[in-house]
Amino acid sequence: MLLDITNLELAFAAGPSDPGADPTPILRGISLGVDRGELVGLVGESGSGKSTTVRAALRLYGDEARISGSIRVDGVEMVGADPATRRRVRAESVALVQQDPRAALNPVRRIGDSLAERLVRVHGWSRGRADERIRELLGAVGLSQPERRMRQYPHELSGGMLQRVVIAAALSTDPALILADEATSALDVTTQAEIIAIFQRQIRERGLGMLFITHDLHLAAAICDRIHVLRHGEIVETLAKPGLFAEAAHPYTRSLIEAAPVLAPKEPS
Ligand SMILES: Nc1ncnc2c1ncn2[C@@H]1O[C@H](COP(=O)(O)OP(=O)(O)OP(=O)(O)O)[C@@H](O)[C@H]1O
Repeated sequence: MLLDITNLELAFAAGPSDPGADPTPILRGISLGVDRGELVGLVGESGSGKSTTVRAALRLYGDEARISGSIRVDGVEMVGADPATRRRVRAESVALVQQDPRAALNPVRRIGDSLAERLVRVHGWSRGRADERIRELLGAVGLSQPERRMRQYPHELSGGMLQRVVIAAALSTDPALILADEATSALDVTTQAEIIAIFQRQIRERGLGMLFITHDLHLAAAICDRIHVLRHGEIVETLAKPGLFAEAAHPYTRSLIEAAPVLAPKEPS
């Protein structure tokens, strides 16, 4: 199992303005798994705890988060792991793709320099080898003229192009697991479909596993093997293929299904 979360509980400690207050529980008893070659959805409304689950999986929180349960990433337990182990898992086994690619890229560095740096620093590759890999990946994620893109700065590219750059960066270290947190939510429908096709190809060809986090249940239903529905920090329902929606029983899931706009057939005039 690439990602194996069991009975994860997370609470945030009270802030300095109210040090005596109890920690605020955010995640309650979350259990979910992602295997090789699987695309698993985590769906819920804003504030349901989707991003907190991902950040907890990577142990990106400090002492403000009280965490219990188990989070195994590619077989390594992250709850209670020392900082060196966490860093190693984050560098080698898993990649995070978020909604805003501009936040993930240094605005004053050329794209080629930003992407090569990680390969050189973390993996000790020569710059030449890193450049070659990046050129190949930028092409694989559908960017024309990869050589030119490597010389450009982030502000010279559109949001959709930058998201492709971020995905190329995520793939560059050959992670086993990708955590995609609203990774296609800011994109137009055509670019979204192209990015999802890239994800699906990588999952198929490289045997990656992906946790696909979205507020869009219909999108998740179209592409995921299994969907966990998160509400107020709890998984209220898990839907599996085939017949995802037919199985949905929880009223919250049904409300998400019904909330999406459906194109009504035109009345004959
Ligand atoms: N560092 C933090 N300290 C305290 N509370 C936090 C912190 N981070 C998140 N929360 C709270 O945790 C809850 C879940 O937030 P989270 O960002 O995980 O939701 P989400 O489902 O990803 O929503 P969105 O799609 O809007 O990001 C929210 O009530 C949020 O206010």
